[in-house]
Amino acid sequence: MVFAALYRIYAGFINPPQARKEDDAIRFGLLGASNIAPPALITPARSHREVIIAAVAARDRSRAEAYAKKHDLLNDPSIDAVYIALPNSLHFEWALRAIKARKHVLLEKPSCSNGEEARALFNHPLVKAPNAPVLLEAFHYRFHPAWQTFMSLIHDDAVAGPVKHAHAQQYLFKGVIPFDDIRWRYDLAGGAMMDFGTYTVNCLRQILREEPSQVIEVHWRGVPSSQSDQAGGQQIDQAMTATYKTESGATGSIIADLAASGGWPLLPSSWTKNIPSIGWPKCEAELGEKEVESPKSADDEKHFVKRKVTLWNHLAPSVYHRIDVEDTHTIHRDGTLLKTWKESQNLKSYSWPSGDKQAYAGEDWWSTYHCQLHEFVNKIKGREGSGVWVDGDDSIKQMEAIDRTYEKAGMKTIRAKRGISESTYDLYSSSVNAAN
Ligand SMILES: NC(=O)C1=CN([C@@H]2O[C@H](COP(=O)(O)OP(=O)(O)OC[C@H]3O[C@@H](n4cnc5c(N)ncnc54)[C@H](OP(=O)(O)O)[C@@H]3O)[C@@H](O)[C@H]2O)C=CC1
Ligand SMILES: O=C1OC[C@@H](O)[C@H](O)[C@H]1O
Repeated sequence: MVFAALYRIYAGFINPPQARKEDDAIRFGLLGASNIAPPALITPARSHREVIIAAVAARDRSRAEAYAKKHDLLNDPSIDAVYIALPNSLHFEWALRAIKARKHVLLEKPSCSNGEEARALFNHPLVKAPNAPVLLEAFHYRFHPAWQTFMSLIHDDAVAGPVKHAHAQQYLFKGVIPFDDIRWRYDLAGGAMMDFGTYTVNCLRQILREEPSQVIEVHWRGVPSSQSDQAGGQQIDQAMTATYKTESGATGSIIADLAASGGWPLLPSSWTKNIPSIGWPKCEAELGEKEVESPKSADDEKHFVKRKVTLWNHLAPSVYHRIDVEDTHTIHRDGTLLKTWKESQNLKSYSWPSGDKQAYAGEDWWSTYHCQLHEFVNKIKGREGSGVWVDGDDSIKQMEAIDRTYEKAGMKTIRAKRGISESTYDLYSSSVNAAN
C-alpha cells in the first residue's frame, strides 16, 4: 500500500511519463509564475498528448524567464488557452481579458472575489455566446473518480435516502503559509473562507445538491495582530467555521483552517494552543432513512436503511483516500422495531470502475489536476468526456454562498469593498458593448 502510494506521488506529482505531443495540441499560457502551476498544470501537461505549456507571463520579465527555464517551458506566442493562478482579486479582470482575446480559460478557485464579479463574468455575452471559449473554475477534486464514487454512494436512489446533513473540513498546520502570502492579504481577496473555505462550501453544495441558502452561525479567527497591518487590519480570516440550512431543511457544516494549532489530546489547552496541529481532510454525508425492497423482511415487515458516507482526503485522493460507508438497517412491524444491524465497507477509487461510461484512459496515479485537465481538453475539443464539469451557474452560486458566509460573519462592508474596481468595470462594459 505504501509503495503504491509512493508510486502515485512520483508519477502524478514528480515525474510523469513524457507524452509525444499531437500536432493539434492545445497551447497553454500561464498567467503568473505561481507556486500552484507546477502541480496543477505543468506536471500533468507533461503526460498529456494534447497539452503544451507554451508561455508564461509574470510581472517581471526576468522572473518569467527564470520560471520558464526552471520548468522547461517553451516560449511561443500562439496561445489557445490560459491558466490563471493569480491572487484571487485579479481573477475576474484577467479572465475577462483572456475571454476577450478568445482564449480558453482554466481559472483558479475561487473564480472571483465575490458574487457580483462572478455574475458579471459567467453571464458575460462573450461567455454565453455560441462557440464561446471554454471557461472553467478549477475545482479539480470533483474530476477525480474518488469524488464521483462518493457522490454515487450518496445519491444512489436504491439505498440512499435524502441527504440530511453534510460536513466538510480542511486544515493546514499553523506556520505552513508564510507571513507575506497572498492568502493573508485583504486587498488581494485572501482569507480562509476564500481559500480552503471555497472547497468546503463547494463540497457541501455537491453533497446537498441544494444551495446552503441560510447561514445559521459563523465563527472566524483573524490573523494575529503582528500580521494584521499588512493583511488589511483585522479583516482577514485565518480560520472559519460555519453552519447552514437549505430550503428543504437539510443542514451543513464546514471547517476551514489555514493555521491550525492546539487541540492536542491529554495536554492542557493552554500548553498546546500555539503548537501546530492538523485534522484530517474529510467530507461526510448523513442520509435520511430509506425503505428498501428486501428478502430479509417478511410481507408485513418494513426494511429501512440509513446511510452515512465519509470520504477521507478529498483534496489529494490520488495520494491516498478512503470511502467509509456505514449502512444502519432496521426491520419494523406495525411501527415496532424488530431488528437492527450495521453493515460497513471501505472503498477506494483511484480509477473509474471498468465498464463505467467514464472509464477512459485514466491511470491510478492521475492526480485530481490531471483528471481536470483531461476534461478541460475534452471540452475544448468538443468531446463528450466524462460529463463531470463545473458550469458558470454553479460558479456564480458558489461565490454567492461565500458572500453569504462573510455577511453572516459581520464582514459585509469588507465584502462590498471587494467589488469590481473602476478600471475593470470599464473593461467589462466595453467588452459587453462590443459583444452585443
Ligand atoms: N487548485 C489548487 O490546488 C490551488 C489553487 N490555488 C489558487 O491559485 C491562485 C494562486 O495561488 P498560489 O499559487 O498559491 O499563489 P502564488 O503567490 O504562488 O502565485 C501568485 C502569482 O500571482 C502573480 N501576481 C500578480 N500580482 C500579484 C500581486 N499583487 N501579489 C502577489 N502575486 C501577484 C505572481 O506572479 P508574478 O510575480 O510572476 O507575476 C505570483 O507568482 C490562488 O487563486 C489560489 O487560490 C492555490 C494553491 C492550490
Ligand atoms: O487550493 C488550495 O489547495 C491547497 C492549499 O494548500 C492551498 O492553500 C489552497 O489554495
